[in-house]
Amino acid sequence: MQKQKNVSLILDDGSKFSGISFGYERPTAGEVVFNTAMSGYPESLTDPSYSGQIMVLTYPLIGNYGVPARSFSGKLSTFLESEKIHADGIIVSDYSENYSHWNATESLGEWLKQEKITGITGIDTRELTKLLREKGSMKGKIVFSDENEIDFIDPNKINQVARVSTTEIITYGNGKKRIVLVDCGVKHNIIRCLLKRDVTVIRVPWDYDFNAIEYDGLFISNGPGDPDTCGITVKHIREAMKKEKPIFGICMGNQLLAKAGGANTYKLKYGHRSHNQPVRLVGTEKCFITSQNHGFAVDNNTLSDEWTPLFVNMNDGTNEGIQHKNKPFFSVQFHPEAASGPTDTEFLFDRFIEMI
Ligand SMILES: NC(=O)CC[C@H](N)C(=O)O
Repeated sequence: MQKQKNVSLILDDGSKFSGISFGYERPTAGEVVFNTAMSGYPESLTDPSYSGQIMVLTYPLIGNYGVPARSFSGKLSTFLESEKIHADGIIVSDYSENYSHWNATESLGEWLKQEKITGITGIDTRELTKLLREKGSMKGKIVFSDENEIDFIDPNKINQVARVSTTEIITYGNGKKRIVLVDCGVKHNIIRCLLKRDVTVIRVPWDYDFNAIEYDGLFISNGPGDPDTCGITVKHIREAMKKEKPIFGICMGNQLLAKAGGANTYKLKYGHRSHNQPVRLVGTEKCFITSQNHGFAVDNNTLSDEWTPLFVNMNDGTNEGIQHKNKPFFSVQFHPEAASGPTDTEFLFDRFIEMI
């Protein structure tokens, strides 16, 4: 049997938790955030929006269904949300090295080791989450011997989007309608959802001036870190708004579209990361269960008269989407592409394509 290494999780308020390493043996630091979904660790770990973050899973049993193949279907991952793991570490309560699933090809621990990502088990993730709920998301580090092995890092002070966005233009599909996709750290299921609707997707880097491209619709993706790091993207979106072609944004895309419209964003205490976030369509009693992963939010009070909130979070009343009152621009804070999570709001992709 392999020797189990004891490791410590240290938070910047001085709290310390002891656990056992089950991934790559490397100290790591980042923002410690919790996710209350019961499944979906392969998708969440490869979601670029987790760049700079150490993910705590509250569901206790993790690893029991293994990890799918890291294969590609054309230019997209067959089962995952990007080419690699983007989270900077994972914290679980009860890691299961034994796995069973028709689609699994390796264990979570094996995958973490290959991708050099730290994983720790044996932590009371419910106690840890209670702390993060009381004090808010905190900086944290996982160390193997000495507490000073690595410094705390505030990932929101670093341009995470520049770390994960494509550096070249990539084209997918050959449908008649041409969508420019601004890649702030796009999840592959967003591209799959667009391609299912028979369009051409032109994926461009986050800071690329796409206004020179001929397109029918503009899509702004999800992405990691503080939306304030994407000033150049906001400038390009503001320019694009003059063309009055349809614009759809998801998560970071909601925040950047709001900023282009003159509104502000702020950091939530501990964010929304789960599969069961209830949102209400403003002006109706209709509620949807959504998949979410964000730490920042649009401040409704700063929306100009031209914009209106589109969805509202039923748990805390925060903004979950915006819509322009007379132009075809809208965006949502949650993930209609799911992956993982419920697909109740996938119809929003149809709405975008119909607008074109
Ligand atoms: N998934 C996302 O696009 C997240 C957006 C932003 N990084 C936030 O945390 O709010």
